[in-house]
Amino acid sequence: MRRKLDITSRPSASATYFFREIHHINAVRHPVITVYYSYATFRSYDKSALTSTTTTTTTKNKTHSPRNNYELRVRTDENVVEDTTLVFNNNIDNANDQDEVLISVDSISADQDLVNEKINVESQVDEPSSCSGISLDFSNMNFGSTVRNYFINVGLALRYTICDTNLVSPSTKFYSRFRDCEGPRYGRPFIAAPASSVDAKFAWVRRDENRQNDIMRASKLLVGTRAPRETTFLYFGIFFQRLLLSSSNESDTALRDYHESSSSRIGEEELTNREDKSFMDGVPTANFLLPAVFIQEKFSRDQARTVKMCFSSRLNHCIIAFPKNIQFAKSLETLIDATWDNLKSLRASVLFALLESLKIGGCYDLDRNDMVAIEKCFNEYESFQRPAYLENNRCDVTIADPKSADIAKQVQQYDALLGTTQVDGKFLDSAGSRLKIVATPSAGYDHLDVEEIKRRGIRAGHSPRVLSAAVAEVAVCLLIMAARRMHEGRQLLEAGKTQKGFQWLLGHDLRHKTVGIVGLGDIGTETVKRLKAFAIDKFLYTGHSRKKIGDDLGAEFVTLDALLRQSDFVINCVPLTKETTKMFDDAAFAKMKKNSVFVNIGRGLTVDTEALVRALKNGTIYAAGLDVTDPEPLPVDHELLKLPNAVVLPHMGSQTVETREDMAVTAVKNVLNFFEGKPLLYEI
Ligand SMILES: O=C(O)C(=O)CO
Repeated sequence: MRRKLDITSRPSASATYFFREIHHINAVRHPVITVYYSYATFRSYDKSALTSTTTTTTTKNKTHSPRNNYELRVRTDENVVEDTTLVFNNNIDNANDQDEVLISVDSISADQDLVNEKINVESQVDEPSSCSGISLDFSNMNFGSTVRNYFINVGLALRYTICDTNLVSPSTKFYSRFRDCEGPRYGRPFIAAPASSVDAKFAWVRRDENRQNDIMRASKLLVGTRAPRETTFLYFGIFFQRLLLSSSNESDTALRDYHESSSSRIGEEELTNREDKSFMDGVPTANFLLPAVFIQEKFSRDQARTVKMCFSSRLNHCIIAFPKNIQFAKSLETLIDATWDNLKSLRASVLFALLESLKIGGCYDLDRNDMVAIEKCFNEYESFQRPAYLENNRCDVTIADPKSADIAKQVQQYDALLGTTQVDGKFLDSAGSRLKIVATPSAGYDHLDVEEIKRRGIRAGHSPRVLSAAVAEVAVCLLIMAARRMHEGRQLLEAGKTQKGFQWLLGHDLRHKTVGIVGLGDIGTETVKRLKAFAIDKFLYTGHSRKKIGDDLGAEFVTLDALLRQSDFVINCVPLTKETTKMFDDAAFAKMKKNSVFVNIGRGLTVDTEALVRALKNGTIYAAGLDVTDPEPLPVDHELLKLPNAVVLPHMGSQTVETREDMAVTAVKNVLNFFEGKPLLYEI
């Protein structure tokens, strides 16, 4: 195969790098660039130079049907309307017998910042290090320009996405260089490539010797060709999920699960012989370079949903080189028409991550209509279906009617019980001896008689952490509502009793107050993080012992007594145990400040409800915000519901689409891990 990249007048380094990637694609596969639209963000660019640029690729394509005039679009950041189009003339008919790629670039003067760079374009381009596969080393390049990085990224994205036989294990140097690149978006890139190869491989980059503290990891997931594209994409999502979950309990061999459940195999050796066993440790939750997937085939809603689930909630920054307005070549149009619904939902899955990234800025290219469409797509999603997930993993699943009196009897025929059913000795007696694992999709497990379950040799798993953010949001919400008398305001509004007075219905600020967290677990921690935005003066916490996270948050460890006496806001996050049952009683409320607000997002039974009602009625405390109560739910005529200074919710802390999906998935994984002889994600 002859390859030639011809850079004519005034070579531009950025463009060269970009085309170099394109060049690989052409060299290794075929002009698949044709269906990929990419956008470059130019801060300053000479439009006339761009317009006069002609780029020509000529290849011989033996396996694809001819396509013509495919475009690579480049547009300005400032002026979206003025898109400039570079046309790739993919003149297949005129190609030689040999595969030949000729790319010529007249000039792109956009990257003025690179003009002074002395880069030997010819030698770098003419001897691409990775055309034959295996290793790509950018170590000779001087990184530092956003424009150039962009080109490289897009080139890489293209290549990773499309070159499904090109096994590239990017060098460590490359990634550490990446770290040095300008702009927040290049902080710590992960690259995951949904691609396939004959031998499935899982490549990663080891820690750079010289940068011990910087964990630069790049990972590429290559899935066997026997796996259909949809599986590939599913893996991709799961892979990301694994990265993002980053919990120490997560087994880094977990990917194998998914491989084994399909027709493709991942090399056992590659996974088990990995030197970097702590692969999941220290995975930052930011900055991903996510090459977009070129979607050709049908994807099921389940898979789309899984990917969406994987991406949702955890990404706070993600770059996607994504094809906008995918205009597939004629030969693909029918396929798209036939699968548009699925395609749409899959795109939404990917783009969701992008939407996330938009919140803090990033490299994106969507117009408002796209985003509205995507959001709509998401709203249409049903929530995650646990049975489907389990079934995909070869389990027989029966959904019991939660109201049915004899769930225990039904359980007799099952190995696993997944749900929030009350499980005690009596239940287990009628459940019989087949049951081996109980997995609750909740963080709290006071509905499980753990001692009894364990005594019978049954395993138990729960689903903490994934709900902490959602519950913390509710904690903050309740605190604000109670401190600002919002429930009372609403009651008065409904009764037509609002007044105009300057002093009417005054509440209390959050700023400059002392917040006391009772139980600084994951939810307490997330609550503190969120409250920091409200200019709180001091955070106190109490529990069994002082915690490092408390120190990290700048919170002070104190006794419960001191916390109750000093805090303006007391937030109860403790689980229900013998020790915590009714810990908030008359005596506790008596210690609290008169102006204090009590928030409970832990468990209702940790509070003596009658004592709380007394405290609220007598003005012993100012107000309460309760997500959990005893009893639960409260009867409609309960006194708490009548108090103007009590904001009461029906235990909604973790009730969001995303969080409930995550909780369900965690429980499912506990079950699957058990069946496969692996440690549970969260064992009780
Ligand atoms: O998971 C739990 O324990 C909950 O209370 C959910 O809100």
